[in-house]
Amino acid sequence: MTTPTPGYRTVTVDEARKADLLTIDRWAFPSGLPDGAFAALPVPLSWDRTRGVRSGSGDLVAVHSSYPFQGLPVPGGTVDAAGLTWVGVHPGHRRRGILRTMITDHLERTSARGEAVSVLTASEPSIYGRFGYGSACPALRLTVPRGAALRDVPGAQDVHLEIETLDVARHAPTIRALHGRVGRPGWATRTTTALEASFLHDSEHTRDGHEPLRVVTASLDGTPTGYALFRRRLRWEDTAASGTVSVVEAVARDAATARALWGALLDMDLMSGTEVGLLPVDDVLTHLLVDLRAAAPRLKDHVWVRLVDLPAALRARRYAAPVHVVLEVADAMVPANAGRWRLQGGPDHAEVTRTDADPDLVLDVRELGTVYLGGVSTAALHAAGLVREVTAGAVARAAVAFGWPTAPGCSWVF
Ligand SMILES: CC(=O)SCCNC(=O)CCNC(=O)[C@H](O)C(C)(C)COP(=O)(O)OP(=O)(O)OC[C@H]1O[C@@H](n2cnc3c(N)ncnc32)[C@H](O)[C@@H]1OP(=O)(O)O
Repeated sequence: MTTPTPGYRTVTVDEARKADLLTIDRWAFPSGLPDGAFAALPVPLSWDRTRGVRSGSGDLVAVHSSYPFQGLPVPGGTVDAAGLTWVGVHPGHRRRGILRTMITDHLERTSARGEAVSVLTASEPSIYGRFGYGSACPALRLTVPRGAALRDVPGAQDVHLEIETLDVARHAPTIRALHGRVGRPGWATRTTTALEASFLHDSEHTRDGHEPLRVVTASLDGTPTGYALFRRRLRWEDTAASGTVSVVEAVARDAATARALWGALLDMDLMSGTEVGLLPVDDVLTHLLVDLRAAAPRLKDHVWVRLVDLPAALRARRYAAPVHVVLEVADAMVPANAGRWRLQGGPDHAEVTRTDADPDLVLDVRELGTVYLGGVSTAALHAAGLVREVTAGAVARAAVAFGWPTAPGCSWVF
């Protein structure tokens, strides 16, 4: 059971308490939005997964929620996950252990729902490692100069593009279908109507000088094959126009579509460049660009993973090569995860059982979260002193098995 921070109590927050929740959210994430505009934004939360903390005087002082990410793609399979979100503590109550109380509450409820994994995108990277979350899915940001050369892809000229203002009623089904079939490890989809509505909502108050949300849709012989959501911002310099295209999300079913979409996004009139964030490190754009260096690639942490039910989580994924390894895992927050586990797996099966056998590798649950999506090598964590090798060769074998041909990715911040 959650040990509450002295003087505070954990409570459920239902929709009737929406105004209190929004007040805490505004304290936690200050913005210059007018109150009315803020209140009018769609709230993407699932109320039965929304919790808070009240002070002794009864005021709501902290909130957190989670999204139901059923069927989150992981290497070779899927796992039911909770997407921790909307974490906020009123500044007058911070650093008293309220976040720790909320994370304990979140992990208990995630486990009770049978969700084996918790995932999040962090406001600050230094917060969540202490709670057993590992940085599992980095993202690449590019600033591509206008007209940057792209390599040719056969068939790209046959892809038909339409450039329009986003019309949610008309475009959402196509976006949902194409986004949902990506299947990359870590690729969370908008699993509820509220979440999708919030993601596609275009408020004039949150545009920050950009135009309304636009969409390029791609099709081949009438079948949708990709889309990109984007907005432009025009700036006039002394000698020329210097606008920016900001790509919100781009999805392509095949290489020809990707080539056609990027060809359009990187060469728009009056723009000096295109900003693209949250790309997987192996995104096709990094290979299509003739001069990647000119796009100033920057890497940052993106999706963090926390194993809540260790055996269920390790069973839910597949392994790139046959692996038989005993892991000794430390977990300060979820004692059921701690101890020795025998993992026997491969490309088409995975068994995880408790064992008393000597360990081959010793690591914290945080490091297991880091390698879970196949994007970070066990060998890299060993080199950094974060995984201890007891049996010679175990690190290399685990690194190959936990790796995956497709890098993890997630196209949005949740
Ligand atoms: C998934 C998401 O929703 S990400 C969004 C997170 N929310 C925000 O960034 C909004 C602004 N910040 C806040 O609301 C709060 O400061 C929070 C939620 C980040 C932290 O809440 P608090 O109640 O102050 O945290 P709490 O007192 O439980 O601290 C727990 C530990 O985390 C550490 N910690 C808390 N916040 C931070 C931070 N921003 N950076 C580094 N360490 C932090 C504390 O020092 C403490 O460390 P310890 O265990 O070694 O003693």
